[in-house]
Amino acid sequence: METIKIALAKGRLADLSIALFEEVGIIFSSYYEKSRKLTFISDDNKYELILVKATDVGTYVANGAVDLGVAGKDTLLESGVDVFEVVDLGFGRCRFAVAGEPGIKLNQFQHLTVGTKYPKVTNDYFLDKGKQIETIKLNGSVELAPLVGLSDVVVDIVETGTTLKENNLEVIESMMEISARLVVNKASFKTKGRKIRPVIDQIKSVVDAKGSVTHEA
Ligand SMILES: Nc1ncnc2c1ncn2[C@@H]1O[C@H](COP(=O)(O)OP(=O)(O)OP(=O)(O)O)[C@@H](O)[C@H]1O
Ligand SMILES: O=P(O)(O)OC[C@H]1O[C@H](OP(=O)(O)OP(=O)(O)O)[C@H](O)[C@@H]1O
Repeated sequence: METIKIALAKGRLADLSIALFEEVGIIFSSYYEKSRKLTFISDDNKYELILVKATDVGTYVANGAVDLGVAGKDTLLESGVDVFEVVDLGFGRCRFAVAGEPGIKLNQFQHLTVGTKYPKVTNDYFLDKGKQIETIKLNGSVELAPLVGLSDVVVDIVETGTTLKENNLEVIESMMEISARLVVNKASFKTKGRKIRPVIDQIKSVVDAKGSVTHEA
């Protein structure tokens, strides 16, 4: 039997994604064993799940290693992968923002340096505004960069604002809203459409019932 393959992000989106699939009857009981395993088969043997790093979900889907994936819009934008984004899942909500020391203005810097885990998103944003910048790629604890003089500002995810506040930084500009998205491999959408479309439709219904936005493929 041909299975449907799904990639989920390890980390903060994993439990929420598993719960969503459960709501449409796709259950991975072995996920709860909380082992170091990265592959799981659904209880009905129809679905295979792999757990990958959040930033890699789009790559697995785009390359056809899996049919479906759940990833944050932030990582999808940054990796620029060619996939169908079919449902805004409404969880993992946060926003991209430019942040820096209180009171600073972006136009006070002739040559703005930006510390970020998201250099592509950052470059695209400032290119669009016609502002020349230099990005400094970091892999975490981004808020440190302006504090130690590594960069003038940062571009990062803000959810509650606690991390910025506790490091004496503030939002200078909000850039865009982010949430988790259901994505589909383009070829699978055609070749396995008979099996995949009902899953997408069921997930859309569950999300719509909770009052979130959906996008057509
Ligand atoms: N407060 C938040 N901070 C970071 N990501 C958030 C937050 N709220 C929601 N998200 C979403 O959760 C996704 C996964 O975040 P998570 O921290 O698990 O992975 P990650 O950023 O790749 O972490 P790591 O680099 O530690 O593996 C992000 O891509 C983003 O879409
Ligand atoms: O507005 P808040 O609710 O404080 O959330 C935002 C923080 O969460 C993320 O960090 P994460 O926990 O992923 O750690 P990281 O430093 O490894 O990116 C993000 O990079 C911010 O630092």
